[in-house]
Amino acid sequence: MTVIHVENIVKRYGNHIALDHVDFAINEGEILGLLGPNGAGKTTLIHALTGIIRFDSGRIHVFEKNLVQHLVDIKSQIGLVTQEITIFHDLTAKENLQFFGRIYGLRGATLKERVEATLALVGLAGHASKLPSKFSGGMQRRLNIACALVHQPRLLIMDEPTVGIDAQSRNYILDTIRKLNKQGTTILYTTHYIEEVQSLAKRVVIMDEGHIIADGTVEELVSKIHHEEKIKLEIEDPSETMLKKLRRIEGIKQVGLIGKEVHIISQAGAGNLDRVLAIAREFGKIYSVEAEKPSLEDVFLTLTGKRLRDAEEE
Ligand SMILES: Nc1ncnc2c1ncn2[C@@H]1O[C@H](COP(=O)(O)OP(=O)(O)OP(=O)(O)O)[C@@H](O)[C@H]1O
Repeated sequence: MTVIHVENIVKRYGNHIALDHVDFAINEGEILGLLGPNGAGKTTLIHALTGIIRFDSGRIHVFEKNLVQHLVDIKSQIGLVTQEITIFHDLTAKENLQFFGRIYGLRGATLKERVEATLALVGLAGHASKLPSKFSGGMQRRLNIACALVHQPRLLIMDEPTVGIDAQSRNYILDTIRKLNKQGTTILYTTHYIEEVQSLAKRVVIMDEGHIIADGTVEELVSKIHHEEKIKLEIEDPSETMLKKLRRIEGIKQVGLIGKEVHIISQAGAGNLDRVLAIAREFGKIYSVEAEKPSLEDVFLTLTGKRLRDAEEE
């Protein structure tokens, strides 16, 4: 099932075009990472998808229903985690969840059960009766996420949910996302942190200046821009026989020897590291291995000419 289907969306602010004929889709059960520098249009896209703003032209279907015609029904099945923390500071953690649960029509025993389960999911069960002002930034973020989850949405949309938090809370949030996804929740995740996308999402969409400029798995995107991987081995006995054997591996372009270091250039995506190591092992001990793969950061830089982290610090 296609959970989100965006066709040819345009959104203008005066003369500025924030979404310029955007097309994309998310299938049920996916975690899709949406990357882009500041001003790329990510938040505008999320706001269009959740009915917060109107778009000028194009079509959006969510759960295979037209968004504009079925907005109320669709919104009841979406959880939205905004960039800003939108919790009530004068309500306890539990009261915050009860409030959001009631908005989604939960009552009585079901509400109680959902509040408890959601607090446990984000690791705040022991803090249910505390005010968020007593929480660290990371705990407030986790409560913010819990508020979007209390009604068990089929689709969770997260707009940079880990900005400015400690590593422990960040890992907790990433683990929670994986857990939810395993239970069947479809997730659209925007972030400036490339390593988060690399560890969470199978598919990545890169936006820049209102356009989608790349869409694919991390491996697909990386293979589009780089055609080579470098492998460096330090081994006990780099004999000529071994070098010859390495040269015969399919996709190996170059094998050179500098002292005891074997320098290998392989076609990207050929998956040659295992084969190289197996051959090297036949010839004695391996002291060190370095494999230099192009990263998603390289893809981003090549396509947008910008670094994500620099963009974040602007
Ligand atoms: N309400 C608005 N009025 C005018 N221009 C806007 C408005 N909202 C967004 N924009 C402009 O639209 C463009 C896209 O903004 P958007 O917030 O969607 O980017 P983003 O990719 O989410 O960036 P960030 O990573 O900083 O959140 C920007 O140039 C922004 O200045």
